[in-house]
Amino acid sequence: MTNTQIPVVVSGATGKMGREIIKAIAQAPDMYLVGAIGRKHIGEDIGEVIGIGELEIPVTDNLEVVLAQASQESQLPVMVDVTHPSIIYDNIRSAIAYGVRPVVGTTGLSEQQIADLAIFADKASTGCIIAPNFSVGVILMQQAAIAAAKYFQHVEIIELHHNQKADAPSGTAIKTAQMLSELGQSFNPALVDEKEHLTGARGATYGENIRIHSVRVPGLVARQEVIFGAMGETLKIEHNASDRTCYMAGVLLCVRKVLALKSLIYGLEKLL
Ligand SMILES: NC(=O)C1=CN([C@@H]2O[C@H](COP(=O)(O)OP(=O)(O)OC[C@H]3O[C@@H](n4cnc5c(N)ncnc54)[C@H](OP(=O)(O)O)[C@@H]3O)[C@@H](O)[C@H]2O)C=CC1
Ligand SMILES: O=C(O)C1=N[C@H](C(=O)O)C[C@H](O)C1
Repeated sequence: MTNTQIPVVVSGATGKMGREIIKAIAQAPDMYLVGAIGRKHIGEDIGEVIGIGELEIPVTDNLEVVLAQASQESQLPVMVDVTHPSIIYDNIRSAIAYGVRPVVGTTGLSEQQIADLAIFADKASTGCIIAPNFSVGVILMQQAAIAAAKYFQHVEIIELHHNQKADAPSGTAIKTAQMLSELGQSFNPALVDEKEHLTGARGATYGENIRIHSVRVPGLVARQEVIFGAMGETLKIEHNASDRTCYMAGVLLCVRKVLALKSLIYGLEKLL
């Protein structure tokens, strides 16, 4: 540890994303791990748990104690959270209250919760990044979809994930639909009087009629397809995450960028 390194707490340390993030932090010369929050392997060294050798950081389930220690240790601590929709709102509030800057990968926050957290971060003048997707490839997919939307009136989103995912639709699909919605154009005009014979067959609807379909099967990490249609043609823009290492460059970028922020940012695209 040196004075210029960023101290990072990882919440959800023993989960699929948390493990990758700890490996990435251990290899980043400008950051070091100060806390590992999890529910399993309590008291065990997180480095040993994830198979990279001792890091001298025991897993604990007490987020508040770790946040307090991190804020005493340095003026610029960061918390990376990859946990669960049921606890993420409170985790972010706790981090900000302790002056620890949250970098949030956890999905499932409502638009209202994000708006409330933005006010909270503003009042505390504390940076916070909520990134439903840390992959640069996903941001490029979203930007390509925005470009295509200018020429297509019909669009549907299909997101496919592993079947251990807690939330549906994915945070990425919601963000993509939101970006398309913000263009102010209306999509998918009804051409027939449609009837769903099985509820949900036509997916969920976001904003002005943007459809989102969620698929959950083992064997997948994450995939999203944005399908546009017009007379006589379709255009499919697809991103495929085959390994969670694809998120790590984005995570490290957010850890570095959050230090200079004084408010909440929603979406990695705002930092690229
Ligand atoms: N922004 C992005 O680019 C990405 C975001 N994600 C998001 O990150 C989050 C985590 O994903 P993933 O790593 O796959 O999930 P995992 O289930 O593998 O890991 C979640 C971690 O959070 C812990 N946890 C879950 N529920 C609770 C709870 N109620 N209280 C305390 N701890 C809890 C788990 O503990 P335990 O092991 O004991 O259950 C585990 O350590 C999800 O919201 C997912 O959508 C995922 C990939 C990329
Ligand atoms: O749970 C996951 O795995 C993922 N969650 C994020 C989401 O909900 O968009 C990001 C990525 O799709 C992987």
